[in-house]
Amino acid sequence: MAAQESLLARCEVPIIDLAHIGTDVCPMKSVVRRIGQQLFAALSGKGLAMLVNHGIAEEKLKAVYGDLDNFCALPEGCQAQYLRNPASNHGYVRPGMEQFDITKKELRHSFNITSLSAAAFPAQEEVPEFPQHAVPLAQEFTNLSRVLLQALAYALGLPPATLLDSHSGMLASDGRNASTMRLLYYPPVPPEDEEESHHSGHRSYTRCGAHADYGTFTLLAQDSEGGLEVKLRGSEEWQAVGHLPGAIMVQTGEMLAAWTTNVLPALMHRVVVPSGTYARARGRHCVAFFCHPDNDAMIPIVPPRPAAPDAPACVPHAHLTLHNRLMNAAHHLQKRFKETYA
Ligand SMILES: O=C(O)CCC(=O)C(=O)O
Ligand SMILES: [Fe+2]
Repeated sequence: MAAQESLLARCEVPIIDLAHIGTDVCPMKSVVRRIGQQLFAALSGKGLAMLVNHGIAEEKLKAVYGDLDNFCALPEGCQAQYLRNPASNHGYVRPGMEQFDITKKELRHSFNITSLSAAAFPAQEEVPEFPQHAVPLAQEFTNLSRVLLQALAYALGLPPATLLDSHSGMLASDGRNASTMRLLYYPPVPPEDEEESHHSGHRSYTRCGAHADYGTFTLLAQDSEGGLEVKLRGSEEWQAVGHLPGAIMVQTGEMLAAWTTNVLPALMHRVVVPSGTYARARGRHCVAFFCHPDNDAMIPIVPPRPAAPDAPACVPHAHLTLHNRLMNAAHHLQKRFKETYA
């Protein structure tokens, strides 16, 4: 792929600088406001942004990429002890266990982390230091999400703590919030796929089929291998995102789209196998942090258009879990899991 073929190369991805904010739980108000405005503009216009100076060190990502490699190298019988538990969504997802595109084989290993208790991780002798690397990283992603939730609340005209309060259980390991840190490894693509595509024009493998994420937003840290494509708002065209070293991407999820009546639409995305024999022979790693509301959250629905100057910024809290199946966070998620997990 020529460099100018990606959205980043064409300067079409908003870049938001989080310097001066770190991942503090109580960041500076003026910085939060500025970030809120930038985030709103990016997510309403494109559905994504790149966060830079976010404070999450590259070495910490590399450490968990290595842990997942070590896990994937374990014998199948050993991996089987840690398979995903459908009730908690925690655990290892083998290639083929979760499919977004049923017409292709999705070559993807995931390790979903929804509990930070040491017992939820592979034993020390199987993958040394897995929880020592993953737990602090998950806490950093949680803190970064909290900053963004405060910024978004500001941009949506909600009282500052509204979204923080409705996401209070992120990775609290008590089952009341579905937020998940997912480690992903896409192995090299078998050479026969290339041959098949020469003969029939059809590829039987992909890395991740098209979908939008289910929660509030997703934070995505990727290595430099590429392959992530998105459909920008109002366009049916798949476009490569490209790579910005060190940046973490933020993208809108379906819950946020529902609460904002699509003012912040969910971003459709997929991961394709790269063209070129060398690129296809390499694996790809990334970490996705899915920020979800608490299962029993009361989320205000933000109206589609800016309200009149004297009108309240949002309608009063709606109790989504009891009265609105469409926007019930827990039901919505279970429905999606049923559609994608074998
Ligand atoms: O690997 C990626 O870049 C995206 C993964 C993804 O979209 C997902 O797991 O929901
Ligand atoms: Fe996704």
